[in-house]
Amino acid sequence: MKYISTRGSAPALDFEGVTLAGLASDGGLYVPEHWPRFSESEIAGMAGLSYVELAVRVMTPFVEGSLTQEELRELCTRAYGRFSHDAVTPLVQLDQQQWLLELFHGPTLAFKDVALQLLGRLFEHFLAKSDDHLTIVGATSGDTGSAAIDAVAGRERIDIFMLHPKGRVSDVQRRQMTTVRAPNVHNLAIEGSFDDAQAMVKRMFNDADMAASHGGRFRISAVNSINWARLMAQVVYYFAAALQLGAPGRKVAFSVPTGNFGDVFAGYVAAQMGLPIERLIVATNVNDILHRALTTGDYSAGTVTPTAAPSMDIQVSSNFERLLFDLGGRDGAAMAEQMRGFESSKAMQLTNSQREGAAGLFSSARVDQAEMAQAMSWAAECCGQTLDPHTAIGLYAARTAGLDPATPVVTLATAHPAKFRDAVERATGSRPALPNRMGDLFERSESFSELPGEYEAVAEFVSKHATPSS
Ligand SMILES: Cc1ncc(COP(=O)(O)O)c(C=O)c1O
Ligand SMILES: N[C@@H](CCOP(=O)(O)O)C(=O)O
Repeated sequence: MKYISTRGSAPALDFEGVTLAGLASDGGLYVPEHWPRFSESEIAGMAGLSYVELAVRVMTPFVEGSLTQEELRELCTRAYGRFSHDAVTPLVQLDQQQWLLELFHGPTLAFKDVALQLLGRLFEHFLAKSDDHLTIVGATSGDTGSAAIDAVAGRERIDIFMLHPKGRVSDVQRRQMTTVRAPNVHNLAIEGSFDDAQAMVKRMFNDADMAASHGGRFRISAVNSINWARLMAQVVYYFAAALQLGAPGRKVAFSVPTGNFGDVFAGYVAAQMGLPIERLIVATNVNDILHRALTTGDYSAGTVTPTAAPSMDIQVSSNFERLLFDLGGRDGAAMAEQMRGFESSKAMQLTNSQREGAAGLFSSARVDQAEMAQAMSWAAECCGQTLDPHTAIGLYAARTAGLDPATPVVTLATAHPAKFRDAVERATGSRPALPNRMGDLFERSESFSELPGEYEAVAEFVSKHATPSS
């Protein structure tokens, strides 16, 4: 499989190349040059497979030429062996129509583990072949950071620099990052929002001075969902859930708490691969750029408002570019032009083909604090389920989407409620406990560096601490 950039001028790469590159050299995001498609009978044949076997089936077309099926199986077995539930991503019924897909049984209690446990092993596998060294620079609103650090801490060929917006992640999220003591882990608390941190990370990918500072021996990669491998691994659980609910003979809808548009884009990929998806509901908090874009075509970023669902406090959604590229006829030059406009003015209008294409599969909802709390209360009363704030936003959108009652609606439960225990306690009055294995999280000592929200300060820090590549 070859991958092309959404902005049309970076070289096409194979799976190994895009995994190690992270972001394309023209500033675009890599997508497969075509969507592999399964027939109905191939999808029916996936029913009943273990999570690892399903992952191998779904991901094989994407890794062809870079990994054998055996290598992929071995990596998946090790990655998903670290999950605390045998089903890896169990499905829980709430009522006749509503379901939760629990994605938080990995080591750091968020859906990010599903992809990052695999990505850490992919990096190691590919780097061992060339005996090379990688510098990972990432931005997090809390969950990517902890999952990525867990996935790469202590790995010899990798340094990780993780930027989080100072004071804007939950205390559990921060401690999951800052209490990890490994020489290759560097936590940076940055003044500003997640969007500011994400913009700095993207800038570093094409910073010639940075490469020069290491005599050209600076190999940077990404753990954010700009890295294609992240999304590829997330496609699998859409198949897992839909198969359990009757696919391919029955259509299923998904409601996805959304920020950077990575998780829901993985649902779009599943649909392109032949999975019968009735609808993908993009559920946002009050940082609603995606809801506005999908309902009015206006993709314009305002300032980020801190909310009880901090991981979704995002206004510039990286992966939306992948969707717009695909819906706009895969015209790299036009996409580059559209994104240049957005980068200079922080606003753009979707074209008619982008709007109409999106409307065929996506709908959206903006969910405020009171509505989120309402969904938490409903889940507690109806089914004894404690939801985290992000999942509650997804569930509220699912229950108000007005879908045919015969269509099952699966809300992606993206985090364990204990990661956001203050917000959950404020909304419901009860405080979820951390799993036993994390019981001492608040006794561990923290280590992080505080930096101003200035690119130069971050670049200087990374430059000083990164190990050169070979
Ligand atoms: C708990 C949680 N829910 C939802 C999201 C939004 O997912 P995405 O950024 O893939 O849209 C995030 C962050 O990415 C998250 O950490
Ligand atoms: N919510 C995310 C933000 C980064 O998103 P990513 O999926 O692109 O890594 C987080 O928790 O850090």
